[in-house]
Amino acid sequence: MSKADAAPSAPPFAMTAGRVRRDGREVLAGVDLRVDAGDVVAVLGPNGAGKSTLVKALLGLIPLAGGRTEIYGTAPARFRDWKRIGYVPQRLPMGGGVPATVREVVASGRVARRSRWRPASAADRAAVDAALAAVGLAGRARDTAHLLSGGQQQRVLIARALAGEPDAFVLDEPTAGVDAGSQEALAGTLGTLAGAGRTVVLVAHELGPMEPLVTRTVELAHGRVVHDVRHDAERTLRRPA
Ligand SMILES: Nc1ncnc2c1ncn2[C@@H]1O[C@H](COP(=O)(O)OP(=O)(O)OP(=O)(O)O)[C@@H](O)[C@H]1O
Repeated sequence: MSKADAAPSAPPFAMTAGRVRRDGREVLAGVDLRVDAGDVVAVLGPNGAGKSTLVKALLGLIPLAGGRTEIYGTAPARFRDWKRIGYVPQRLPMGGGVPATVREVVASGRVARRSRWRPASAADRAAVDAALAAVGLAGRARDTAHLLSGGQQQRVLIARALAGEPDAFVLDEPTAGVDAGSQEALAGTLGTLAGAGRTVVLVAHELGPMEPLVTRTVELAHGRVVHDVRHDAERTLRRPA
């Protein structure tokens, strides 16, 4: 058991009456959402429902106009333990600048764990190797990341989050426009994480092969939670949250 596990257990994410405004419009209109350790939550809903806004607000990447949100019991602005969080954004923000290799991008996921003055340790290298293998990209480590297909770039981003060995993963539409092979690879990776008791928050339009792994679905419409349903392990029983 890690030191973090032994600490009084604040949930990974807890938002109370969260509101976000964009261009004068309320795109999150009072969301209450508590994500418990070990939850595998799918955030569903139509285009523009506020799914990406919700996960960015949970991470403190977008400020709240009202309400509050906490990461492991701490407001995002004061939260320091970022190594506990792995975030997989919708797209790889690359293009300009010096082209990075797949390995370099994945290794960047170790930064929050690295001692500032030390070069990469054997543990860092092993974590990067394991993350590359988990997403099936061990053979592409030296390739230029931004020249890969969309699905493979998505795998690079997932490997970057895995390399940091976080407790909680937040993935924003990891399957959008991704080939079937990469979707299966992602489902396999999520299955391993869920089996290890990690927390996963996943924005999706369609769950596809990830469906059996999801323990809870939260559906948004017009910036509000309209359904919040927990599923048991065998998915034979459904009950309102
Ligand atoms: N940077 C921004 N500036 C202004 N409005 C924005 C911005 N980003 C999102 N919005 C608006 O906020 C609303 C919610 O967007 P959000 O991206 O959270 O929805 P979503 O459910 O993730 O949609 P999608 O499934 O299309 O990704 C939309 O109406 C969108 O137009």
